[in-house]
Formats: sequence, C-alpha cells, structure tokens
Amino acid sequence: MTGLREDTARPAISSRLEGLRNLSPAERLDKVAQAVDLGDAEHQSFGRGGLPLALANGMIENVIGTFELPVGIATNFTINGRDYLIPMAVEEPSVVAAASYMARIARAHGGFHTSSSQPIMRAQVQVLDIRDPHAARARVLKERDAIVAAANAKDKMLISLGGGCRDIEVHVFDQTPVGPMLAVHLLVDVRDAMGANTVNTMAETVAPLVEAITGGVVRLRILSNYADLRLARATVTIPMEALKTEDYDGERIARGIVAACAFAIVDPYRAATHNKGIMNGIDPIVVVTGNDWRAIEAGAHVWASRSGRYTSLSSWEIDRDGRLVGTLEMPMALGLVGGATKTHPAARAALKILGVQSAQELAEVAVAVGLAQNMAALRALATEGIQKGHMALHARNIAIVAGAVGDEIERVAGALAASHDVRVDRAKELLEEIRGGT
Ligand SMILES: CC(C)(COP(=O)([O-])OP(=O)([O-])OC[C@H]1O[C@@H](n2cnc3c(N)ncnc32)[C@H](O)[C@@H]1OP(=O)([O-])[O-])[C@@H](O)C(=O)NCCC(=O)NCCSC(=O)C[C@@](C)(O)CC(=O)[O-]
Ligand SMILES: NC(=O)C1=CN([C@@H]2O[C@H](COP(=O)(O)OP(=O)(O)OC[C@H]3O[C@@H](n4cnc5c(N)ncnc54)[C@H](O)[C@@H]3O)[C@@H](O)[C@H]2O)C=CC1
Repeated sequence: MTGLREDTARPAISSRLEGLRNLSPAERLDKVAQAVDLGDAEHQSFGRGGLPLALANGMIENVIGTFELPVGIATNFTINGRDYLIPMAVEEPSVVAAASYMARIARAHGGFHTSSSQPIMRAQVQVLDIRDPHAARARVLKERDAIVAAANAKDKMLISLGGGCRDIEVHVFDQTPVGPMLAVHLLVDVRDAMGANTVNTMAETVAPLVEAITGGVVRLRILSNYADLRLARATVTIPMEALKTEDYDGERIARGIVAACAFAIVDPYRAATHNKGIMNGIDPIVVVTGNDWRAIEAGAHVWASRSGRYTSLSSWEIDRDGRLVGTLEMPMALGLVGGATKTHPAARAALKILGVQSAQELAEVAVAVGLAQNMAALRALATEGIQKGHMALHARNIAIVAGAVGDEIERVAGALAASHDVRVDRAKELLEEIRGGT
C-alpha cells in the first residue's frame, strides 16, 4: 500500500519550479512559500533565529546555542503521480542538485513509485536467569493476549488513533556469556510516530508480567532500531535514451549504473560508499523534519547486512523492454509527531512544504529521494566521474575557506570550476588577483 491519504491530501502543486537555482535564497523561499502556502511564522522559521534559544533550551541539556545547516529544495519530484518539493538540510554540496537532476529525468517517465508496510516497531524485553528458555518461550507465547493487553493499557491516545501492540515474538538465545536468554518482542503499530518512546513505555509496562510468566529476571526494555517490519520501497523505470548526455549515449550510462551497482552488491568496501550515497538523499530529509537520523542510519545498515554480508541497499537492472529499473527497499522509522518534529519550527515548516499526510508517506518520499540520489552518484561515477559536477559546486565552499566574501565567492568559485582546479591555494591566488584588480 502507499502512505498517501487521499482524503486529506493537499491541493496539487508543481515541483518543477523552473529557474529556482538562479534566484537568491530569499527569492527562492518566497517562491516555495507561495507554492505551498507557508504562513508568516513558517516562512520565518528558515531564517536566523528560526530555532529560538528558549525552545532549544527545552530540547536538550546544557544548551549554549544552536547550530545551523543550509536547507535546500530539491525540485522535480513526482512520486505516485503527485508532485513534491523536497526540503533537505545538509552540509554537502551537489546533493540537492543531484537529486533534482535525476528527479527531472524520472519525471518525464512517470516519476517514482512507492509503497510501504504498516508502521510496526519492535520493542525488546531481555529476560535472564531462566533455566529452560524454550519452555519459558512457550509460556510467554501462551500468555500472548495478556501481554498485548497490558502493553495497550498504557497508551490510550495511540489506541484511539488505530495503533497499538499487535503481536509478540519470542527469540531464544540458548548460550550467551550470561547464560540462556529470551528476547520478548512487542510488535507495535505506532501510526504517525517514530515510536521509540511509545514502545519503550510499553516494554517497561509489560516487564513485571514477563517476569511472572517466565520466572526470570528482566533487564533491558527498549525498542530495536532494526525496523525490519517498517519498510518503505521506491522504484523508478527510465528508458535508456532518456539518460543520454552530450558525451555519453543512454545505453552506456544505463549499463554503467547497473555495473556500478553490481560492484556494491559483491563488495562491502564499495557497498559502504554506495549506501552512503543513498543516505545523502535520506538523511537531509530526516534532519529537516526533526526526526532521529541515528535511528535511520542504524536501521539502514543492519538491513544492508541481513544476509550475513554487508551489501547494496538498492538494485539496478535493465528490464526486458531495455529500460533502466532502480529499486530501493529499506526500514524507514520516521514520524510526523513526537521527538523534535513538532518542537522545531523549521521541522514543522518542512513538513508543510512536503505536504505529507502520514508517517508512511514521509517514509516513502525519503526512500524515493534516496533512490534518486543513488542514481545521480552512479550516473556520474559511471561516466565523467564524481569530481566534475561535485567539485564545481564544492568550489564555493573552497572559495569561502580561502577567505572570499560577498560576490567574491561566486567569482572565485566560477574561476575554480572553469579551470577544473578546485584547491584552496588556487582560490587564494584568485582572490588576491580579484582584490588586486588584476
Ligand atoms: C551536480 C550535477 C547535478 C551537475 O550536473 P550537470 O549536468 O552539470 O547539471 P545541469 O546544469 O545540466 O543541470 C541539470 C539539472 O540538475 C539540477 N542542477 C544542476 N546544478 C544545479 C544547481 N547549481 N542548483 C540547483 N539545481 C541544479 C537541476 O535540476 C538541473 O535542471 P534544470 O533546473 O536546469 O532544469 C551532476 O554532476 C551530478 O548529479 N553529480 C553527482 C553528485 C553527487 O552524487 N553528489 C553527492 C556527493 S558525492 C558522495 O558523497 C556520494 C558518492 C558519490 O560517494 C556515492 C557513491 O559513491 O555511490
Ligand atoms: N533507540 C532509539 O532510537 C531511541 C530514540 N528515542 C527518541 O524517541 C523519540 C521518538 O519517540 P516517539 O514515541 O515517536 O515520540 P513521542 O513519545 O514524543 O510521541 C509519540 C506519542 O504521541 C502520541 N500521538 C499523538 N498523535 C499520534 C499519531 N498520529 N500517531 C502516533 N502517536 C501519536 C501517542 O501517544 C504516542 O505514544 C525521538 O526523539 C527519538 O530520538 C528515545 C529512546 C531510544
């Protein structure tokens, strides 16, 4: 199923926003605000002081200030026939451009298609000091209904929203350094929350009951970040000729992408970088929506290792009609409520820009952007190499490091990119030339 709730979906927008790249940041914000109807407060939340100190002080401990990241908008995304503007909080140049570029190609061929499972999270209750773990497991399973009921007695709000504990699993570890062990899992539908606090509360609630049933001692009661029951998937299908550039024909590029993915499938050294490229698309959405990026990273990489060997999260192949097909399926525990999603003003505004109506829809969008990002990196790597496009955009950072300010930044960056020599010492030379009027 897809996470889109038709009844509450906002009016259609166009994600094309042509010419956005040529505007100033303020003009871009105005254009986006107009497209998605941002209010004044939401508009201001992307500016300096967007996270007031008083709010920040309420979010974590020993607060001394806030830390800003650039927020860019990836354009051109069509997902399940609907257009999305994608806010991304990220420090790395070329990520937003790369996603927008691939989304532009995909858009002309139906865009991305996504689906997701129900938002089921696992909580683990660790049980020790049990002599016969298999008999204990059988007793726990027999009391399934009582455990589920105890878990559900705690969060009336979640139950009223149609969520709650659905089932249990019991995993046996016969031998561990501390003796036989049981892990009782609560499988909880957390609806639109990331769900960590929700399921942790349930795990702590059922602990005395689990002790009484097993005769053992409960120690840990905590969610698993391996959200293997909460999956989101995206797929994109592109005719080879749609990939062609001035320098490369479409078939060469498509086969290059497939070969690049094959490398990541067989080699964990390459898979780590390949998957980092996927997370380039996902983490900026996780961050900008106030979600827990450590949780998403942890879940992604254990999923990539589920066969016992670390491998590619995505797959790329040529279908029988000669089209390039990319797919990405992975755990995606994102929330629209809870955590910092409702506290951080820019996170609320980012969700408004996205226009998502459910946590499942947000998860699907994130996975589609991860797939686009992966495609962009593989396309560049399989053709001209990553440095050309990436370094041209990184040149602005290098100009800033060299001391350029104001319009010097674009002048130095432009000269660096044009000479394909993006180095700080060269930037300093150029800056001296500009300032000396030579
Ligand atoms: C960077 C590009 C897109 C340039 O590519 P290009 O061919 O020079 O781009 P273009 O100027 O022809 O523009 C094409 C489209 O790209 C977008 N675009 C292009 N430039 C901008 C810009 N300044 N601002 C906003 N959008 C931009 C925009 O959508 C534009 O369409 P238009 O708006 O013109 O209709 C390309 O070279 C590319 O996709 N490179 C890959 C970059 C990448 O993957 N970056 C991630 C960092 S590297 C890394 O960490 C991951 C890695 C690589 O290690 C993963 C792995 O190994 O798998
Ligand atoms: N290992 C980990 O990943 C851990 C993460 N965390 C943190 O936990 C936070 C997320 O916890 P959550 O339980 O998501 O947040 P939360 O506890 O703040 O909010 C979830 C609660 O909101 C209520 N709610 C209202 N509307 C809802 C809706 N539409 N759908 C679902 N619930 C709704 C429910 O009562 C639900 O239990 C994040 O900040 C995360 O960093 C905490 C402990 C461990």
